[in-house]
Amino acid sequence: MSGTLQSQYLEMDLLRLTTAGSVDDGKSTLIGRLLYDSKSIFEDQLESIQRSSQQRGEGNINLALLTDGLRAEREQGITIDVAYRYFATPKRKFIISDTPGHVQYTRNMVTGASTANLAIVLVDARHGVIEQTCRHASIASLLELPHLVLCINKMDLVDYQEEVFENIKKEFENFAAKLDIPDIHYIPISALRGDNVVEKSENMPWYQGGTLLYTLENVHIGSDYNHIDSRFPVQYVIRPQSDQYHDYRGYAGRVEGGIFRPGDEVIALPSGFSTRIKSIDTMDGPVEEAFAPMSVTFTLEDDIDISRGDMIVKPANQPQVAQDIELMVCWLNEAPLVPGGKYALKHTTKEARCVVKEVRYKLDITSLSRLEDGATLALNDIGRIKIRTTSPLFFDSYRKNRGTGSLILVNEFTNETVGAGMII
Ligand SMILES: Nc1nc2c(ncn2[C@@H]2O[C@H](COP(=O)(O)OP(=O)(O)OP(=O)(O)O)[C@@H](O)[C@H]2O)c(=O)[nH]1
Repeated sequence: MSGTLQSQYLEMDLLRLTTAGSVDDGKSTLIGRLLYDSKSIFEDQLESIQRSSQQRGEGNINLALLTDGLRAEREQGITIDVAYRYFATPKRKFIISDTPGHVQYTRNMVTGASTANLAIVLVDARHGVIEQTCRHASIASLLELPHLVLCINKMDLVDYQEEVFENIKKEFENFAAKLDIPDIHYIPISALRGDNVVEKSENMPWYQGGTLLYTLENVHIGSDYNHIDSRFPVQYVIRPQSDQYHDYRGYAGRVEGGIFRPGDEVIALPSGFSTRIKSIDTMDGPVEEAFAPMSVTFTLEDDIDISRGDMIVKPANQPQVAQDIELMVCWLNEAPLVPGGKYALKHTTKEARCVVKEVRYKLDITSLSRLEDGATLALNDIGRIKIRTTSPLFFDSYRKNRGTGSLILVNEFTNETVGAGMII
């Protein structure tokens, strides 16, 4: 395998995960434990945690300090409260998005989960499934996260009893039957003591499943991407100024679905002109195929007019094209969404403007049932709306493709992201 292909395959084996739980369920401790036991903490961080734990007179090192320290760093100047942490084991790379429990509104969870493959939802073994658990699972389902791991934490506080675990598992299974999450795992853990996080617990011999790290390393993510519907939103047109490359014209972007190969017949939207792919280039040289989520540059046989925001697709499999669009939107702003409201819109690499024609209904996020009082959407509300855009979008349903099926609404004056939408 060439160096490039190898690095792209590695790129695919990247698991993006998000953590959710209510205050004090132990998220920070769990992430700290995961990093510590999998030896993903850097020496200098470890020393500084040891020092502060000693200063606080704590016998063990306090793993929550690791996450909390990193949180404090990023709390300067970032409006949406989500931190991204990176770690790797020999098997896989991971990016964790983490949001603090006390301010864990839907907004944060949606932001953290929108690009994730997997959600870890934590419950406290003493409290079992609570409303927050249902809320988090519903959001994971709505965002079509393919994998969910329910970690039943603080098992040490319930004497590691199998019965406690089984009851919580059953309760969650009953609730999750209404949701749309294809792959759910249940793991009894103690984040504080390290049971079943990285090391298998000796305190729970009755549990035959994998540890959390084992599960994260082994969930099958290859089919989380759409490999059927070929979509390539153009991000940049590359035309080098130097004489050596004066003929070169490339279209750079990220593959959002399907597979492209040199020689493939393609058409450019919105123009509809067709041509063939001449080459697929990367930083490390040309490749023989490109699939989601690779970032590549296409060169084409013919010189057709393509600019940023256009989309390269296959003639036999085209996205929908429309200006009237229905979506589920999670509202992220203090100022409510109202019918008639005008917003800027970002969809793949395309920018447009839109007006909200109608708020059809609001969702009860705990049960995903419809609420009728849906004239406006307030901060953290999720509802179904209709918009009309100033120019046509090329899109798929979110269900089919999380990349070409999602968009964000932006306040044109403040540039704040005010809504995250999933096209129906
Ligand atoms: N006994 C026991 N205590 C735990 C366990 N996991 C976490 N704790 C304790 O629970 C408390 C809350 O843990 P945190 O990790 O700070 O909780 P959190 O969910 O991250 O809270 P936020 O940081 O506010 O989001 C701390 O006192 C932890 O030591 C566990 O497995 N067993």
